[in-house]
Amino acid sequence: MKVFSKEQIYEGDRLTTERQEISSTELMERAATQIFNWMHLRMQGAQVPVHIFCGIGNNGGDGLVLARQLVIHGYNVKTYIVNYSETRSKDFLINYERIKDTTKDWPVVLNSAEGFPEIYPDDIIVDAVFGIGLNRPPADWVADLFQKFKASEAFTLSIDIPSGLYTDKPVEDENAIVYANYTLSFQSPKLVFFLPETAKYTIQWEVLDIGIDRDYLTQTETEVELISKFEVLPLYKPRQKFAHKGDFGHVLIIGGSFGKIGAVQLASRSALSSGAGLVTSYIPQCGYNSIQSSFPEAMVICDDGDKAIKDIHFNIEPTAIGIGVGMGQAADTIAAFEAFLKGNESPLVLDADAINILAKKKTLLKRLPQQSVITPHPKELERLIGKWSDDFEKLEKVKAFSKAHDLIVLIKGAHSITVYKEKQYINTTGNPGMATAGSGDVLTGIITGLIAQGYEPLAATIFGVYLHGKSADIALEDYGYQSLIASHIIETLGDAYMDLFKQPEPEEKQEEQEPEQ
Ligand SMILES: NC(=O)C1=CN([C@@H]2O[C@H](COP(=O)(O)OP(=O)(O)OC[C@H]3O[C@@H](n4cnc5c(N)ncnc54)[C@H](O)[C@@H]3O)[C@@H](O)[C@H]2O)[C@@H](O)CC1
Ligand SMILES: Nc1ncnc2c1ncn2[C@@H]1O[C@H](COP(=O)(O)OP(=O)(O)O)[C@@H](O)[C@H]1O
Ligand SMILES: [K+]
Repeated sequence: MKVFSKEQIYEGDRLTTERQEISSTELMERAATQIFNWMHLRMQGAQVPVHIFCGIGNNGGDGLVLARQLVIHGYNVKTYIVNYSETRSKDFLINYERIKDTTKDWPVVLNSAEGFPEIYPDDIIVDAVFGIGLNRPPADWVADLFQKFKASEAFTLSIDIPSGLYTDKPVEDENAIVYANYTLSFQSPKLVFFLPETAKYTIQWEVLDIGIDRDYLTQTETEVELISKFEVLPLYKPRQKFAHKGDFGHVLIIGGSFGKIGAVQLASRSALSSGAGLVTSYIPQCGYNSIQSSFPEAMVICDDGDKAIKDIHFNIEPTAIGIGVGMGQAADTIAAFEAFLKGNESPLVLDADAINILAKKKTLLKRLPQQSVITPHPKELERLIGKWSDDFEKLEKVKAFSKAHDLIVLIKGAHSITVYKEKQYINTTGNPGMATAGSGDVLTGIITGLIAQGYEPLAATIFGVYLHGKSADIALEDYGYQSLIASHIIETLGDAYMDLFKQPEPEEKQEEQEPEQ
């Protein structure tokens, strides 16, 4: 799914009104009616008090349309105007008049947090104060109002975006943002729903289709894409009947040191389980027995070093190499890594200590093959590109780094983001059970395994991250967050593949019904 920027959303709005020959007021009516339908379907006329807080721009206009429709349908609605500016939008004003014509219970105008009404935990708050038009911090009294929303513990539904969040800038004041239980976002999710510093402001979100011009939506390129099953299915390479193991490449996993041989075992097993034809583990001698006995499918090559790698040499021709897991940073290992890069021509996936060594010796970056994949967690990324002040700066720095070195950079985390030059691909699978030792090693193996099977490095990264998260989501059903361990993610990889071709469960009957008018 494309994630449109604020400018692209405004442009889509404008083009839609032009091409469909409708007014912006009609588009607002259409958009807010979708919100009304969503609520009506779930509330079925329930008389829960609904408090709708409207700003004075178009987000507020949406709130007023919603309020009018709820009033017409007999809901228990209280409407407030958060009067933060004199500059009211045209469609706000039109809908302000319309609601006055609909009910005698006119909106209460709030000019300070003083007039804040009593709201109980079982009530509902609709937040239509600011939308994507926020361009400076809200006034203090508006921030106070947002704090009162939170303190009320009422279910809070934000329209388009939690008020106080910018679409393209970091948070300035944590207290000046609405905490939404749910956000109904028009046409496109907003990037900030997925970034570590801002994802917390909406627990759940959903996109509502408001009929923006189809050609515009399909033809407009976005910098950011959300990756779910729909996006990875076209990447999948089916197997031919007469295929043999030579068709699926030979993975070499290089890493391990005394006490950290398991990392290589995990990466090697996951490479094979992802579909690679052959896997060789390259380790220091101390790991030979353990890896041979715990993972008989692997071939093993031992380094001359006993407890750490000191001279990487092998007489096989790997299709793809994953390097760095559990490798350590002993002086000999660093020298061996450097010498290896000089002679290497195979596609590379670099993780863990390979990244740490690159961070220490940046001149080695130029020795990486084009479109090598690096998979840092936040600390490793910081060592590589330096500190960032916020999520937006982090993305900018990673884009510049990817461009400068022609690398695919995976920013690991709750929503891992694959960055290649300007483009960013946000993953939607995975869960907090993955915050466990070795889960990153499994990912290194999966991506390397996919490259070995002929996937382009970028496709392998996007698909690999998706499969890794999906596999953990499936394993979660048996183990729960606490007991999920990295090996489980390998065991369910097959289910993650098969899930690609599962038909979605039919929606519940109630969901299919049109709302009663
Ligand atoms: N994207 C779409 O397709 C549609 C969007 N609509 C709504 O329109 C919204 C955007 O509306 P607007 O552009 O009017 O913007 P907002 O309603 O988000 O903000 C209102 C105005 O307040 C001013 N402002 C910004 N920050 C302020 C601050 N801190 N203190 C005081 N004033 C401030 C700005 O001039 C801004 O235009 C969307 O979020 C969405 O809810 C819908 O009405 C119709 C369709
Ligand atoms: N809260 C979370 N939600 C989803 N995925 C997560 C979460 N925490 C960690 N992960 C994923 O788990 C993996 C952890 O990798 P890493 O930190 O390198 O672990 P290790 O070094 O132990 O192997 C990454 O793919 C990351 O995206
Ligand atoms: K809002």
